[in-house]
Amino acid sequence: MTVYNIALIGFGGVNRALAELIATRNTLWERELGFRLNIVAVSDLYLGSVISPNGLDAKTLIDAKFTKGGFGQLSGGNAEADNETIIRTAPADIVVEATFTNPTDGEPAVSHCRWALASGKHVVTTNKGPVALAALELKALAEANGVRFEYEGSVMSGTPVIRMAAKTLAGAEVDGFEGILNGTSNFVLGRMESGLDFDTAVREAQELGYAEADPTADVEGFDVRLKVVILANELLGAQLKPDDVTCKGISQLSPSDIGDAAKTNSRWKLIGSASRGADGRVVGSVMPKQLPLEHPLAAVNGPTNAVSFNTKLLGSVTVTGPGAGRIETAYALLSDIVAIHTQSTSAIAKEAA
Ligand SMILES: NC(=O)c1ccc[n+]([C@@H]2O[C@H](COP(=O)([O-])OP(=O)(O)OC[C@H]3O[C@@H](n4cnc5c(N)ncnc54)[C@H](O)[C@@H]3O)[C@@H](O)[C@H]2O)c1
Ligand SMILES: N[C@@H](CCO)C(=O)O
Repeated sequence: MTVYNIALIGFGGVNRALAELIATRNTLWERELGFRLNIVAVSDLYLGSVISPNGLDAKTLIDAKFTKGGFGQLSGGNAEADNETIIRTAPADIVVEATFTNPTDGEPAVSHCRWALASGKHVVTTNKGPVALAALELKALAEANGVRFEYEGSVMSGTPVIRMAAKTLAGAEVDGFEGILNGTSNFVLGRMESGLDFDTAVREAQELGYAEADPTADVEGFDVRLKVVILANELLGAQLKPDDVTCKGISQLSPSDIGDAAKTNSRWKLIGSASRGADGRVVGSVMPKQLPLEHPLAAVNGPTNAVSFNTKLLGSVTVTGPGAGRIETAYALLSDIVAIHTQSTSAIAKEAA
């Protein structure tokens, strides 16, 4: 049976949810997936950092009510988040990066990923910054060090989109996509349709763990812009940067805009899209659109997301599922680890044959 030692960088909603899953499901995973996860280090800006080569008890970690610098009281602990030491020296096979997304330059998460990959550790991340802004470099670094850089949760949380489209739509000639790619803004639009004001709806999304640390990224479209860049670069072979994608969010939509749409049997949705033109150039955009109720994306509600891939051979293929949420996003990290495990066990089987 395989045990993967993991180091958690960031201990907020998503990595805490992963610890919860480890506390409740390790035995099931051992039986069904062929591995267990063992947390050997955690580092968080607020709580500090801790290394425990034999492993930290996941349940104790989530149940303890740590205050600022609280990891400093643990054996092997430090009241500061010493990320570089943790990432480079903890005896981890996999570094799980789930700190804040920085939409401008992706830092410090890009450095976290570099340190891990350069030290021969796999990286799994839900952080959109490193994927949208440095994927090519990080994939090359992973390759050079014989490890993997996986990021399924960077688009549509745990709903399989990136790996699904890359693998199961290979050869279908994907030439564009459009979708609802932000759970918070979709949730807020729905709550406003029910009569709630914008600020209260955003607060609800924060409480439910959907929103970014700064929810401006959600409601101004910056989060969707990163996801458009990720999908366009991954699936359309583009080399877009966030500034290449035009971007408008939902903050300017008034309650009367929402009400007027309802009167004309339509609904506002924040749509992220990209397509390859006749000249081969890929163009992306993020903008609120008023969709007729019969449009497939009009019925996608709450934190649910959906993306329709336009393919030459199949027409439109749509994937719908959770777009945000702590457990849902922690599942994406698990799915990345499953992908790493599957590749490593098939490599071992090939060598043995
Ligand atoms: N919550 C979701 O639904 C969701 C879905 C998909 C992707 N994501 C992404 O996953 C990441 C984590 O999301 P979350 O909901 O857990 O966020 P969160 O704000 O709840 O937690 C982030 C944690 O990272 C810590 N942190 C920030 N900067 C750090 C640093 N430099 N070093 C160490 N720790 C640091 C913070 O103290 C905080 O505890 C974000 O990048 C987010 O965009 C979240
Ligand atoms: N804040 C993001 C999290 C998922 O990336 C959202 O609401 O979709």
